[in-house]
Amino acid sequence: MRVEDELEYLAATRRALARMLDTARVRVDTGDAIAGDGYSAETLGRMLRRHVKDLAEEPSSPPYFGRLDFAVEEERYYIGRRHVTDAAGLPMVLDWRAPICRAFYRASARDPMGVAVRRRYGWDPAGRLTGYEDERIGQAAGLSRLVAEEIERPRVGPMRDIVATIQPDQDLLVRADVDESVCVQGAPGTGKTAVGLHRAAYLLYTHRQRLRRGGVLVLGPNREFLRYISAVLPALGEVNVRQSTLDDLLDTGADAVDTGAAAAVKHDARMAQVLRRALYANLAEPSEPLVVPDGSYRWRVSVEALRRVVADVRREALAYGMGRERVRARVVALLQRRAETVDTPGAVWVRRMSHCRAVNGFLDAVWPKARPAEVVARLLGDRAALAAAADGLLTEAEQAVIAWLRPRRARSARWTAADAVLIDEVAGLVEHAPGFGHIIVDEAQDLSPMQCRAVARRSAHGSLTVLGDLAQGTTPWAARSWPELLAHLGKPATPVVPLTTGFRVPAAVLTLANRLVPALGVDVPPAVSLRRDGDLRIQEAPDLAAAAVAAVRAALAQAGSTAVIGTADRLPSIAAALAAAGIEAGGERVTLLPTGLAKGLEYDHVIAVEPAEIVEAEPRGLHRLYVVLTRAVSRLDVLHSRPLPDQLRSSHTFRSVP
Ligand SMILES: Nc1ncnc2c1ncn2[C@@H]1O[C@H](COP(=O)(O)OP(=O)(O)OP(=O)(O)O)[C@@H](O)[C@H]1O
Repeated sequence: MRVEDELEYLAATRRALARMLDTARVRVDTGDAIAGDGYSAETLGRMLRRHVKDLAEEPSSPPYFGRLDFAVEEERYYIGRRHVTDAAGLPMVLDWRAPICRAFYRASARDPMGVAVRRRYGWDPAGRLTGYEDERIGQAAGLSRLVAEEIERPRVGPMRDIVATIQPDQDLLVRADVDESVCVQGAPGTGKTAVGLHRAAYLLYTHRQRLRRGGVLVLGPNREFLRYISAVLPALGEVNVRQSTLDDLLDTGADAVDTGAAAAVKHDARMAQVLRRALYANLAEPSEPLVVPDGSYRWRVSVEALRRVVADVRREALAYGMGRERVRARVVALLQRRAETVDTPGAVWVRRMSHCRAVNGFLDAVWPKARPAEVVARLLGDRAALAAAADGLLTEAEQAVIAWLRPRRARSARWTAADAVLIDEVAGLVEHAPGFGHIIVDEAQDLSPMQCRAVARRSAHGSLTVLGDLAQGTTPWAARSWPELLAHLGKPATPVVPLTTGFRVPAAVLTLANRLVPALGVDVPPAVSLRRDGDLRIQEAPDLAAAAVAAVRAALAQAGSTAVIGTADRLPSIAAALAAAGIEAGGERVTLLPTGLAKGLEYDHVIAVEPAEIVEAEPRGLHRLYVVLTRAVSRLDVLHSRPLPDQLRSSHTFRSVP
């Protein structure tokens, strides 16, 4: 196929797209007429309008990025973000998620999958075709130039999709079966987040019906991060994915903050047992017979029989709320047996008895309704209740750090984020809530055992994609090994798959960051960077603010985004110096980023300020420094006035710029 033929095919595809858009618009206009009732008209209308919007978005965006030529039958397929069909309904471009497109990502010399040639297209920002590149499967090939360009392109703005350049080991994860849970241990910049988001899009395409009910959830570490990734799924045509932090998902509007010691206890796995005990401490042994008036009769159930019912139901280990209803049903059945001695009680009688005052009163006494927040308020606010529930599980000192100074009702309590997790645990004991069909958990290494349980409850009948890096664990409870965390997530048999090819961080920067890994106390395979470009400067500077201003100035001379990353205490002085120098921070070009928010983000140029201070600022400071140093796509400046942490220094000397 010649270049002219390619241009012709492109023009034909654009015409087909325009026609699809017209047809969709007509459907929107006539949707009301063809739908049977108001409800379906509205649903149909919404669906069609969405379709129109999808098609109309970025009319100049490339309609495809690749082509597969199979060896036999001259089969040939163009591959893009969405299907495009011609007027006869024949495919012109296949959605990258279609089964046949798997070969585009995986065909190799070892397993050509029937493919003769893989073609990749280059486009300019205006959507004009700039060229293409052919790879003959079976002939030795290095990294494609188009792929290399895509990986090394300067970053500005939110995260973008990687459909055109997904790598074989990534594709295996993206297309793993919907019933399969997977855990990805990936060094910084190996594409974990990208893989997770593309997996969401793939699963929704392949199992749309099944996932429509439960839905797909993406959990990220903070809102900043969610904003950063928020455009990827819509760009892939998927808008019905919930993207949230775990705190927002539990949504209790926390307005208080725990001490470190209290948070550590509350997030510990032992709390699950403490809470279970606290909830079931609500139950009381029946102490008197139940007597129920029924017209001129009075039916009686003995204490022994009542005790048996309660004990039996407890053994059945139902959700607490269901247990209450089961006790009710069993007691009414006993009453019914008494009543049958004189009559044949029917369904109406059963309903009446089930909710009569005597039966309700009995249930309230022995198996009262439980409100999760009240259960937790009582546990934390009542030392005796806490001591009973925590006996043999928490030490007295541990009990003391989580106990409130005085009792409070749930409504007037000031809750913390950790309390929200506890309340959610109780809610899960009271009632099994419906979960999601699939959950993607990013930065999973940072989840506490109790947070993992909150995720597990929501994926009891679904599967998980667990993404993380043990070396980037910065919370006090961050996991040091995957199996333990996966057990808390309720999926202990999940395989752990490593990703080690780094797409973000240049080799020189990664070499520096990798020096920290032996000191991080975790066993992870180090990343190997795909990027030979990039620049690292380590600079000793007595006046850090002035040095930061100079570094930002230099960064602004190049394309892409810049972040100055330092501790929250350090940033104000730098902000002031930048303002005094007339440099605006906070826009797309320059961000001042506290170390705590750096996770998962990336910038072309990172200016990391005072590593020693970053390490000292928190217990997992070295892990935090590792996160900070691995945010750079092209260039990293490390500014320090104090000596660098020992672990960063090595026998190799760096060229320092005075
Ligand atoms: N196959 C690929 N082709 C092109 N770019 C890629 C590919 N895989 C990953 N990238 C890019 O590499 C960068 C890092 O990816 P991502 O943020 O998913 O990594 P990560 O493993 O989640 O990193 P971290 O652990 O540091 O958060 C992103 O800009 C992403 O778009």
